[in-house]
Amino acid sequence: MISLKHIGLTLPEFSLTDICLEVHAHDFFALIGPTGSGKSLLLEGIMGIMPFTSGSLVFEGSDITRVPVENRQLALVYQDFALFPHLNVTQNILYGTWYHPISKKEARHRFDYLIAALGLEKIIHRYPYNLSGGEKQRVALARSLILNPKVLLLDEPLSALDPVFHDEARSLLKKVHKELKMTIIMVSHNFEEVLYLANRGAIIREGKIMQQGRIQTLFEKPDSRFTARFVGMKNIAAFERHGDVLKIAGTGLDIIAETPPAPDHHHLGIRPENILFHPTDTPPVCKNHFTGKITDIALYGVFTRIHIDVQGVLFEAVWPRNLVNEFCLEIGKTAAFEFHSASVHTF
Ligand SMILES: Nc1ncnc2c1ncn2[C@@H]1O[C@H](COP(=O)(O)OP(=O)(O)OP(=O)(O)O)[C@@H](O)[C@H]1O
Repeated sequence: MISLKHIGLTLPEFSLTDICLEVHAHDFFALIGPTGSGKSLLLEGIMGIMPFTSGSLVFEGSDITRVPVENRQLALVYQDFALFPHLNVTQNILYGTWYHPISKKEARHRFDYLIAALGLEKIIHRYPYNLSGGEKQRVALARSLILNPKVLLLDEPLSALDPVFHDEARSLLKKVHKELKMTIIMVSHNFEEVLYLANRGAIIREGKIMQQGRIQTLFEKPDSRFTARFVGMKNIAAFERHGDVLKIAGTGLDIIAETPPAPDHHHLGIRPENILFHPTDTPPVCKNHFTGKITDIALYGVFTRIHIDVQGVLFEAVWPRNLVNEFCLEIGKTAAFEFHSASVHTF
C-alpha cells in the first residue's frame, strides 16, 4: 500500500539514508529505534511535512513524493495531540472539514459516528485545557479520522498518558484499527505496546532501516547484534562450530541449537525469559543445562533479573520474584538453569 523506495532526507546534522519500506494495507506498522534515530522525521516525510530529498514514496500505486500534505489521504497524530486550545471539542474535531471538500451533511454524519465510537458524547462542549490525557487523545483521533484518511500516522500516541489511561487508549487504538479497517504507522518506544498492537514493523538506527518484517520475527529472530540488543535479547556471544555443537568462543561451554546456524552466522543469543530455573535435585529437561554462581540480583516489580557466572561466561535470566524467594537464591550462591535448543537464536 505504501512503498518507500530508496528514500533520503538530508538535514544539516542528520540524514535518513536509503530507506526502503513496505507497509501493506491494514498493517499496524511500528517504527521503533533509539532516541534520535529518525522515526518522527520519517513519519513527517511520509505525511509530506518534511520533503524527502531523494527516492520515491508510492501510495496505492501512485508516486506521491511531491503531492502536498492535504492531498495525501494521510493523517498524523502527534504525541502531545496538538489540539487547538481556543476551540472546543466539537470545533477541534470539525476543524479539518472546514478546509476540505466535504459536504456539511457528510461531516455531520462522520462526526456523529466518531463521537459515539470514541465515547466523546459528554465532552463535546469542553475545551482542551480541562480534558484528561485520554480524552485529548480520543479528540485528536476523531479530528484525524473525520477526514477519512486511508492511513493514520501516530507519533508515540500513548506516551503522554498515565498508566490507567494508557491501557484504555491502547485498546481504543486496536478497536479503531480493526473496526475502521485502517492502515496505521506508529512510532513507539514501548515494546509491550508494539507487541500488543503491531503486526509488522521496522527498526531504525541513525537514519537507516536495520530490519523490517513481522513483529514476532523482529523480537525473536533479530538479524544483527544491534537489533538483538535493541529488542532485549541477552546472552549474546560469538560461537565456533564443532559439528552440531556451538562452542562459546574462548570458553569450554557447548550450546546446542535446534537448527544449524547459517554459514554467515557467528553469534548466538538467548532471550533472558527463556533461561529456565531448574532445582538442582531434579534432572534437567533441556539439552542445554548449566550450573553457576549468582553474581547479581536486581528486582523489577514481580520479576528479578539474575546474572549467573558459568566458567567466566555471564548468563542473564528473568525469573519471578517468588521463585527467587522460594529457592533462597542469593548473590554468591549456586544456581542451575537450562534452556531449550529452540531458544538459541543465531545471527
Ligand atoms: N526540522 C528539523 N530540523 C533539523 N533537524 C531535525 C529536524 N527534525 C528532526 N531533526 C533531527 O533529526 C534527528 C532525528 O530526529 P527524530 O525526531 O526523527 O528522532 P526520533 O527517532 O523520532 O527520536 P525520539 O525517539 O527521541 O522521538 C535528530 O537529531 C533531530 O534533532
